[in-house]
Amino acid sequence: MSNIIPPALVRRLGNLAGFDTVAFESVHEREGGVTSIRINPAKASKLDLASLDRVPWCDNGFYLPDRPIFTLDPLFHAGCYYVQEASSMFIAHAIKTLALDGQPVVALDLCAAPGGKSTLLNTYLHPDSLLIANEILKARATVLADNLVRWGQANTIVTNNDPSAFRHLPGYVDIMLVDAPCSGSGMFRKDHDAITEWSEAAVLLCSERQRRILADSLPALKEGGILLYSTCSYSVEENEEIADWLCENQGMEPLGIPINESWGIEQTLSDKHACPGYRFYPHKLRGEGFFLAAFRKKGPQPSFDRRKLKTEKNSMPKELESWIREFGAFTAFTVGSDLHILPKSREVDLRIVQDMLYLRNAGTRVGKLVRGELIPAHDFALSVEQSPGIPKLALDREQALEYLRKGNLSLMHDRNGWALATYEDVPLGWVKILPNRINNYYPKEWRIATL
Ligand SMILES: C[S@@+](CC[C@H](N)C(=O)[O-])C[C@H]1O[C@@H](n2cnc3c(N)ncnc32)[C@H](O)[C@@H]1O
Repeated sequence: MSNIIPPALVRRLGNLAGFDTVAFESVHEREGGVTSIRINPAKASKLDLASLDRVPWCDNGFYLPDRPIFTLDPLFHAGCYYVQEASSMFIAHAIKTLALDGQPVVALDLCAAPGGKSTLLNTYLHPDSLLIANEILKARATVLADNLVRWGQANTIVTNNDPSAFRHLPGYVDIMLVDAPCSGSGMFRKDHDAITEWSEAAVLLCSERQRRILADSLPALKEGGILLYSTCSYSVEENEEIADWLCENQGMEPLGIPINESWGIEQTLSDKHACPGYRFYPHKLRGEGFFLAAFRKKGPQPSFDRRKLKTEKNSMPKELESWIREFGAFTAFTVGSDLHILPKSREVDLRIVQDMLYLRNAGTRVGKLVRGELIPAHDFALSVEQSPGIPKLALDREQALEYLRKGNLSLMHDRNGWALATYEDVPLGWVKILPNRINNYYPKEWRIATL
């Protein structure tokens, strides 16, 4: 494995205003990178953040002094934070400064797995929004769904579709994030394989694919809707040239994002349409290579009439009342024998999306009703919508790790029935307390195997 930056890339970047070739090469010669996490504000945890440096462009982002073994932290499994590369957290700043959080929206994260930016959107958009997180690859869609389950919000639908499927939803989406598959040069410091795989031909192939993905899916963005386009590539062909192509061919107009000069982010302007682009270089800030540009769709974009769609009478089974915090705010529906909940205000959206797309998950899976009693699902253990009255079984760190290994728990307890196994007050999963033992319901496919 090599950590020598391809000379063809350095030559191209050397022509960009303000680019420092020596500093760029030398940061790649040093081993290691930066580790950062983004806190889930919906899960109150006792993480000690006071001594950590903050990511300047994201109020929930923090740098860690070194990279811990996250598998050994129960709060990681509980979805209290997401390990995310710091530059990508700039999307939080874009949402705030473009005022995309002012009202409920339908947001589509088109290339979403493993879910870093979806969990960010979930935190930063208006809480009554709907997030559709899509991933084209089936195996990656599963990881995406799991990460969103950990994040705990019910206003999310995970789909597993090719971008062209979104053509069937013309003018439906208010905000679209396309974090496109790219040549990956921005990850060279962390991923030396990406250096070996890089070539000028690969950059051109990625650039063509990025145009195809955008052209296929953009009909879903409504007139006046916002596109956030990002890559982890340094190549102009995948960044500023795509921005120009979006203005020329897709009816988009560029948007500027105010930045603080001290952050070290490089603002570029594309050649033809002077589209502002935001470049992150690891020699200029604490983060990996990243590019973001924002656009508004000028239109015209015809859209289907959602008023024609009526909601079905979807009542919530009364058996869920003692389990769900704001019982009246949700609608319930079944997937196979499982009950799911979704915010009531998003019932019509569920119908729209169900008709057109392949759904990998929708809302929060709460569990099965068996003879009038709920057998709770693991997903619901990680939900932020649980009623505070659900019994808890508090575990210390060793017990929590044993629980996450799906081991046996031998603890004193004074009640029988379902309870949430918690660590530092944060739920990890379900246990069923019986008179003579405690059954561990942590899903076997989630258990931590090697410690
Ligand atoms: C840069 S990654 C997304 C990372 C993700 N947004 C995050 O922050 O965690 C790009 C994603 O695009 C997907 N992808 C690959 N080819 C694609 C295509 N032709 N159309 C749509 N998505 C594609 C990949 O499977 C990958 O999950």
